Amino acid sequence: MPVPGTSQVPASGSSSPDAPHGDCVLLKHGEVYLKGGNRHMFTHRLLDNLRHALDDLSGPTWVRTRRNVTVIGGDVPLDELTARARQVIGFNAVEPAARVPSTEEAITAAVLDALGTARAERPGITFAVRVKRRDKAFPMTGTDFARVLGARAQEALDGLPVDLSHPDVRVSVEIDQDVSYVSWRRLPGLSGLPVGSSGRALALLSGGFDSPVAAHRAMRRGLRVDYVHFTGAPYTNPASLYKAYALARELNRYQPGGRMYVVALGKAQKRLALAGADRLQVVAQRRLMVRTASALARRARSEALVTGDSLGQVASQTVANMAAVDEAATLPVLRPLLGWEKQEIIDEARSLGTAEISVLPDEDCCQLLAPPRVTTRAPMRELRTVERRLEIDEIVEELLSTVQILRPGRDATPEGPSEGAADCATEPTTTPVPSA
Ligand SMILES: Nc1ncnc2c1ncn2[C@@H]1O[C@H](COP(=O)(O)OP(=O)(O)OP(=O)(O)O)[C@@H](O)[C@H]1O
Repeated sequence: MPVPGTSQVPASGSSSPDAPHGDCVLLKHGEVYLKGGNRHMFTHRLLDNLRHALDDLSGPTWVRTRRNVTVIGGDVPLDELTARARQVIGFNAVEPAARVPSTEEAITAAVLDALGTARAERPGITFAVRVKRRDKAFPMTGTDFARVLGARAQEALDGLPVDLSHPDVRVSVEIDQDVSYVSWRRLPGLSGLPVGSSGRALALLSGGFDSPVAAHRAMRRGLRVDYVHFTGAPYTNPASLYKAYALARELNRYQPGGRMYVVALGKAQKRLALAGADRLQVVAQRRLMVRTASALARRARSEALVTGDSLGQVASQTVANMAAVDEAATLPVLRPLLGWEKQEIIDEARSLGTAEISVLPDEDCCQLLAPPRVTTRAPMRELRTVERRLEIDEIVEELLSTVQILRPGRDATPEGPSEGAADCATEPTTTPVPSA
């Protein structure tokens, strides 16, 4: 019998959910299961996202759900199936498992097989067996059967030591009517709410560490995220755009493909500087960004903006400056990282796979024309005066008329940023921005 989690070959006999045995992956529903009367809506969204995530794997797959557990399988290597399921937001745990008939003999054989493999991988392990009996017709209680299985494993595996409190390996047996599941590896899933269950948002995506993490956190609270990136074009090179594109592509591994809007802000930045923005330049630019982003978001039926601000991280991220930025937005500005420390953000960026991209050098538009000292308390009256001099609404209209839309694809395997950059340089799928 193939061993869960170690197979590099297609899962044998698992091409149908009705086959009596084979490999599969158990997905434990997270927060969705705590929902009340509208739980079915969340579950529906979760399963839709799961199917979308599985649809470009190398072979056919199947999905079956019972209560708070979804089981997936197919003619796909188990590792591939497991890795893909772990990118779907909304499952607490992901467990590669062996699917066997619900008989004492078949379950015992699977447990011995699992423990044999675990011991071969890590000699000297302790173990425990936990049995959940969903089919009450099974002739033993869960506790009794766990004892029997433990004793048989000790007998067959030279007295392998049991540790019920802190075992190195916990074999989990779930007994259903016809089929039972035996697993011994419980991998953390991306808990949270299914993408799309909270609506849509537009994330302001720079090439830095923070905004990709913020966008991902927004996804984990159920928002489906599109992205907008502002470049300093025509005064900066396209490095920041390449990075933002590669970041968006990485982030789209966690949701059905979000679009990326690209806005060339350079000329408008220069006009702000010429209008005397001076120490207000950075906040004035940020206000222009959220004005433009709000208009774009409304056209795309998004209900909020998302930024990577963290309180006090830099001068432009004080409460006063955030308030000045919010005043220019016509949609709520969500800041999922407000209370995060930089190191926490970087650690999360590493685990998401965005850190290697963010660390690359670029010419971010915010550095263009940045004054030597940025005010920590931009006065609203002065900001408004500068904006009036410029007819700011006309500038927003001009920016909107030149927006490009890119569609960063979801990839089965993460690719390096340079490949993202190469793709972006020849990106053929630009579309005119939809009108209001
Ligand atoms: N060029 C840009 N395009 C889109 N959004 C941007 C851009 N520059 C900044 N932002 C938005 O403003 C937020 C604050 O940017 P700022 O440069 O002050 O901070 P940061 O700590 O460098 O953020 P990040 O690491 O996300 O670049 C970013 O997290 C992002 O949401």
